[in-house]
Amino acid sequence: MKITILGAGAWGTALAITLAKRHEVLLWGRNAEAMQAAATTRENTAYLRGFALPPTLQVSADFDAAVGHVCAEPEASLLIVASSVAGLRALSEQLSAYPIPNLVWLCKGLEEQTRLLPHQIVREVMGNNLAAGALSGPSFAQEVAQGLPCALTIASTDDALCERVVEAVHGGNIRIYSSDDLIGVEIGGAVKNILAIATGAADGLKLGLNARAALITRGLAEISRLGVALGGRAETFMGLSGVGDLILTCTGDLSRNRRVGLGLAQNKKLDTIVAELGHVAEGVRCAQAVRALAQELKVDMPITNAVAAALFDGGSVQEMVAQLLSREAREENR
Ligand SMILES: NC(=O)c1ccc[n+]([C@@H]2O[C@H](COP(=O)([O-])OP(=O)(O)OC[C@H]3O[C@@H](n4cnc5c(N)ncnc54)[C@H](O)[C@@H]3O)[C@@H](O)[C@H]2O)c1
Ligand SMILES: O=P(O)(O)OC[C@H](O)CO
Repeated sequence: MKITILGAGAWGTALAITLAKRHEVLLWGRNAEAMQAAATTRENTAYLRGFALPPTLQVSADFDAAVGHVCAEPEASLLIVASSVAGLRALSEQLSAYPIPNLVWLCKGLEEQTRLLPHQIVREVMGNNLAAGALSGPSFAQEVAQGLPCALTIASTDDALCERVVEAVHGGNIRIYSSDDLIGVEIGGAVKNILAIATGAADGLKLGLNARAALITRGLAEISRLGVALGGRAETFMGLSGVGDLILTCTGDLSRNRRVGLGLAQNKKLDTIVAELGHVAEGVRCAQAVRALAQELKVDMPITNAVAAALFDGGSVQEMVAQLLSREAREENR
């Protein structure tokens, strides 16, 4: 199969390395100099240092050639957008000029200004008729690039697209499950990043494993409440893109979002933490949007609110913890 991956960040590069073992893969990045260097040195030093790009993997900054790679054979190709959420709209607009046969995106979050989920951005720009979906689930780029086992969910209402993604990605050490609950899968992927910031902060403050388990569990309740209010299905939040990705991101030190929380607990400034990361932390980008959405829908999301306050309202993580602990007692399942 011919596969083009648009976006040569950590995750796009890791997936390209993996899929190039089985398919004709082209990795596109917008920085021509960096792509030229990666093509020559066979390493993406800016985003995934230490992992060799397979000799068969094509690397390019030529957008037309990258999209042409998949448009020529629509029945045997897959286009994957691996940018951050912030880049999805611009890339969708660029793609609108081409006869795209099918499209999958990997980003997890909400657009900051519009509060839209990735599938809503794609539909707004490219219309409803495109075969499209989100590939999500617990997946640290470095582990996938190493070839370690991983299970993901392809979410789309288009069965043929799900089959195409299974054909392309399932196999070796990667398992792909399908779901038609796009909202549920995308909400799980977006909100877990905010909860990983909270858990990182709690761990940084050395509040203990009991506190960590409580945050993850009550965080899952927040994800489920918001997701159901938006039309997602409760069972989705018990799956890979819900509790699975929540556990990974809250507990794994490879998580950039968790590292934001750890940095806040050291009283570092948010700008400094983000600059040191060198990668996107989607939880920072969408915390305000999720807080606003929850307020609008009257969904109770105290952990999200506390994280947004610590990030943007001048609060400290110590205040975040105090605020959460001082809440009144309540029934667990309401
Ligand atoms: N890194 C992971 O382990 C991982 C795993 C699963 C999902 N994700 C999600 O995938 C997305 C990308 O993550 P990442 O780790 O690759 O991030 P990264 O910070 O390593 O790279 C982001 C990439 O997006 C590109 N980009 C941003 N705006 C763009 C635009 N307007 N046009 C073109 N490209 C643009 C950047 O150039 C860069 O290549 C995020 O939403 C993240 O939550 C990441
Ligand atoms: O490093 P993070 O926090 O962006 O998380 C990466 C992936 O989303 C984990 O599944």
